[in-house]
Amino acid sequence: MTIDLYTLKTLPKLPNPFPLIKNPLIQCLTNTVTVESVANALLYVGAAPVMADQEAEMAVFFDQNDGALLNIGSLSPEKIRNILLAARTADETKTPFVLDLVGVSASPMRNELAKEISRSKPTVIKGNLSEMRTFCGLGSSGRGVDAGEADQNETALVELGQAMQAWVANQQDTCLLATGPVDIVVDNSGIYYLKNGVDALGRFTGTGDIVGALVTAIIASGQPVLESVILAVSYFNLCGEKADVKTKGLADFRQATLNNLSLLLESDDWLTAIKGCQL
Ligand SMILES: Nc1ncnc2c1ncn2[C@@H]1O[C@H](COP(=O)(O)OP(=O)(O)OP(=O)(O)O)[C@@H](O)[C@H]1O
Ligand SMILES: Cc1ncsc1CCO
Ligand SMILES: [Mg+2]
Repeated sequence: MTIDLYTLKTLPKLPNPFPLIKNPLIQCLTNTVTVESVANALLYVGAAPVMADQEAEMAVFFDQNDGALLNIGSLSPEKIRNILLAARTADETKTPFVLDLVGVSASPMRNELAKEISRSKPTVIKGNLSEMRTFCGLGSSGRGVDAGEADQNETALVELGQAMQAWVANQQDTCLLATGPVDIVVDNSGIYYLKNGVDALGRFTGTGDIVGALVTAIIASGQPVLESVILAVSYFNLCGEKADVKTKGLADFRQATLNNLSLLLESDDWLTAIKGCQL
């Protein structure tokens, strides 16, 4: 089977999630590398970030937030306890939350942690193609927090889509997202492949972290989950496509991509540029 946009079913028509309803408050327990990028990306699209991960404040922030992002990119024993507490609190309070599987291909401890968090029924679990392979029990060529080349070819993409579907069959209320040159989204309605973006998005840090934050924000604003995931990934990738046209160095490309987060949403035009298909 080939992942061909022209022979597979087109995506359902998607509504514009912007401007986000109610300036959703997103509580982030995230890594120390990209924390500022994640906070600003949320502000640029009209959400309100709060970086709060202490046990003593968990209840008070879950009383206020509209959604939570749990990113396991940088860990300590205390951070692990706090992330697990946040996951249980999200489950108990029925707060939508997104788990980002940063580094699970590199560290079995992270994969075990991700499995434990997944018992609290995340709304969305995301990672790059290699991280999602590890999480779904497939072999992976990921190194550190990066995806490996061998996990990006068409055979691997088809295999991963099927493994994600098998995982979702056991946990039907969770939607899975694997990111890379082609993104795979799976929920209990099927498998979706998304094809926006440019290579340079894999070459500055935090792009996956930002996508996790954008998914959380759109869900927290009240949009359906599958739709939110497709819209968040596609929106971010289109911001990268627009930036790529004008810039050369990666630092300028990063700046322009982030700048576009607050610009592209001003009209509906970006919705017609979404490329993807449904199996
Ligand atoms: N080669 C590529 N072509 C098109 N889009 C890409 C490419 N690489 C990454 N992207 C896009 O960039 C975003 C981040 O994906 P990626 O898989 O690089 O995340 P990640 O490895 O978790 O990143 P990070 O660890 O820096 O947070 C996604 O929206 C993805 O679609
Ligand atoms: C580079 C890096 N290391 C841990 S988290 C992180 C940011 C990408 O998720
Ligand atoms: Mg990542």
